[in-house]
Amino acid sequence: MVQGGDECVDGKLPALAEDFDPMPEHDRLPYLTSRMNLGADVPQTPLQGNGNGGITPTGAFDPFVTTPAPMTPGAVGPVSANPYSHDPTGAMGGAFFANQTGFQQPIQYHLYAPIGPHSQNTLGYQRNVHDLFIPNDLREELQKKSAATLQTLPNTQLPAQVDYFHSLVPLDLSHQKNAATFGYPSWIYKAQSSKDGTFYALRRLEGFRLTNEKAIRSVQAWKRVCNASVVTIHDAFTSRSFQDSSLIFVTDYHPLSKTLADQHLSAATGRYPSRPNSPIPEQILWGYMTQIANGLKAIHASGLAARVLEPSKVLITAKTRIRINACAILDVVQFDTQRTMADLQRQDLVNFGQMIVTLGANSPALVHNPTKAMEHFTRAYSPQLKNSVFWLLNGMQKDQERTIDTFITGISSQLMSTFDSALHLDDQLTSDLGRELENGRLVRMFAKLGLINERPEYELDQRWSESGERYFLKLFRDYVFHSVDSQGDAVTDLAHIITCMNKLDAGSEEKIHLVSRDEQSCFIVSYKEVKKALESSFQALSKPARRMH
Ligand SMILES: Nc1ncnc2c1ncn2[C@@H]1O[C@H](COP(=O)(O)OP(=O)(O)OP(=O)(O)O)[C@@H](O)[C@H]1O
Repeated sequence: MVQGGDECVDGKLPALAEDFDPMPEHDRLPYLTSRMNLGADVPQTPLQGNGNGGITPTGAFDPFVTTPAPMTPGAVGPVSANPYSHDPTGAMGGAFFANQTGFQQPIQYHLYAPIGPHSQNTLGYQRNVHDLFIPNDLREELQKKSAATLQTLPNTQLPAQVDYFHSLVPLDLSHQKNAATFGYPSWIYKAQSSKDGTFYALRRLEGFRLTNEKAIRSVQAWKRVCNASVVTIHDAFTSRSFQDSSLIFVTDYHPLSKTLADQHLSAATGRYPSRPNSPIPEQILWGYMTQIANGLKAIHASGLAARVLEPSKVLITAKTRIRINACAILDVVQFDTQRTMADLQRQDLVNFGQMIVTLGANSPALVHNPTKAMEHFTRAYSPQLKNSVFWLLNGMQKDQERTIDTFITGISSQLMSTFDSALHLDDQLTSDLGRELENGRLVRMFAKLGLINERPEYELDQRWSESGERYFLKLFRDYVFHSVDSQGDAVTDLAHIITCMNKLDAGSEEKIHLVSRDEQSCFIVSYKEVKKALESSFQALSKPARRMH
């Protein structure tokens, strides 16, 4: 029987759910911390045992003596570009980032050091194991987005292949298509590219016939517009794959995005469908305006005009994060337009103003009634917002220079507050990223252990994975994963696993008891020694095999 150390004796531990994800809410940090100190009271005796050999000191590279001088807190030396990599060529996956040559590991490398800002001062006992991982809502959002990206549609009537795209899935929410915006019914599909394997959104204009080759070339200029507030255009081509003559635009795919119209202008649902939607808070509206202004600035600076700027053609790709969609289409479809670019750009300002008024009215009933919508807007929002929108609505007037740059100068104080929110979000995400950073190293350790443990044979040695220093790795694997508590129940405590693996990666001096399954052998060994065994066994596996004939 393998005993997992002190942590096993205090009764049954929380079970690890199947998908390895959820940690019980009650899994409090002190509980975790007690595991971080695990083994601290194990006597610091030298490596000993009566089993299959020991860890032989090798004259080879020692990953633990890379620090030229003893470290003091805060004295983390110069860090190379990839501190984990000893293989600048990146060959062999940087040998899974082992051997931190030139990298001084911080003291207590095995402990988590959350990066601020911290929204609240919580005491140790108020924190739980969730604090060590990406926040649940963000994780859920990202997982839903990946599920949406990977979604497929079996038995579909859609073509199997459209040029270099396959696996089409429709993204339209309704089957009714109006041709009002582009002059042709349009459909949107998610599809995977066979060129690069990534996912794109394809917008198909049904029944379009290309009469002028130059028209489709106008998309080239759009490919160069790279702006965070504009859905990037990648390509356009005509296709007969849908049994008609279709025009296809290839754009970035933003999983689970909605349009502004879906979000704010659809009829209220739920318990009180007859009640009007609650107005969009002014700060959100300013946030939208800032982002649209940012997109328009890039578009106009490239000598282009958005041309379509309406709530159903602006995507919300994350909470309050929007992007102008469906650009470039009218440039192809109405290639022969007589209007000058300056005129079209001024029209963009007017469309921009109208869109904000429509959103401010926030009601499907007012979408087609501009006077009422304007009245509502004036009542609901501050004079500064109203004046900015009026300025946009007068975009066609030639009384003064009306460009997107002038507009941006006029709303500079609002830009600052949106910028500040963006910086806060950036801090938050960096902090979340810091938590997840630790998990990457655990995966590398699991991968290495998996490569070594139970390997049936190596270089004709059937006992390779059971002999020499690999024997410690086998016992260590049992210690981490196969421990049982005093009642003989499996220890399924994620905190135990994470703590052990972090200490292993850090090469902690802390000692642990490793006991063989038959309880005939017992070793007291430090994580540092186990890590050394792991590294050298892994390096033995990584080197070109000796051919034995
Ligand atoms: N690039 C994209 N990535 C992901 N989803 C998209 C993308 N473009 C559009 N969509 C989704 O496809 C759906 C349909 O988009 P579309 O632009 O056709 O709007 P619509 O509301 O159907 O307007 P219309 O009535 O003019 O067709 C929207 O729900 C939108 O979220």
